[in-house]
Amino acid sequence: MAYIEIRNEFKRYQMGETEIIANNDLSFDVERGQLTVILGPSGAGKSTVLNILGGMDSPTSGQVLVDGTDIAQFSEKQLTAYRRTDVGFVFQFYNLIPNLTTLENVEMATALTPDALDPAETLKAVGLEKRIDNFPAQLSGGEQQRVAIARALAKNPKLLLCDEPTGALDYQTGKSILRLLQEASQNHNTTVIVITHNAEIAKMADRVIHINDAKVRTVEDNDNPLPVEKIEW
Ligand SMILES: Nc1ncnc2c1ncn2[C@@H]1O[C@H](COP(=O)(O)OP(=O)(O)OP(=O)(O)O)[C@@H](O)[C@H]1O
Repeated sequence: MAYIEIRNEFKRYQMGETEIIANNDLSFDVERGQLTVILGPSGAGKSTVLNILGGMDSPTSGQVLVDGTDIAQFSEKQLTAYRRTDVGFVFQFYNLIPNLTTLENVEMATALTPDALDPAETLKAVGLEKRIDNFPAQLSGGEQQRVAIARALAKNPKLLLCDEPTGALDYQTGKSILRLLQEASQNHNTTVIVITHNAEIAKMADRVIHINDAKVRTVEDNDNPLPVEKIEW
């Protein structure tokens, strides 16, 4: 059984008279410890399925099995516990708390998590040991994204979900962020899912799920995912 099994997942929104189908009968698997890229154009339904996987939203119907448990059936309380202990998020615009230092941003995430890693050690691992007392506004975009990754990784999550993590970054900085994500899966066996509309990024993935117009179009496995350094875009 795969670590994640999504089966016939629908997400519909009613906007007055109009029904918007953001996810239309999605089914796919994600393997434990792998890096999976979900690729598709704007509006395809990628963020919708990622938010559902992260317990931030629930599907209209269908199954979302994570480690054998259907999180689509979770109560609000169960979803809160799931988000807290099992999931780390990385967003395009970092979402750091501006009036907390780098270290405090990470500590805030780990305070409620049972198996958390040491916040200062995790910041060191992403190359930020010299910036732990800085506030987000004192850091570059790439550094802020490193803090966001440290914040997610320090929770020691089973699942690391990344929504366009390089979308606001320049090319080289984006690559260094992708390297951290590839390391999380290859060296720490974290299950990593990255959403992007950049097809080149898919070359670093173990599995690529193409979503277009609310449907899964193809699922491809890469036998030889490229190291981030070999990818160009
Ligand atoms: N809360 C909502 N209410 C109504 N429609 C929504 C809502 N959230 C998303 N949608 C619609 O669902 C569709 C899929 O949106 P989604 O954000 O999942 O796409 P996406 O592939 O992540 O796009 P992008 O790359 O631009 O973020 C879009 O048509 C969007 O307008």
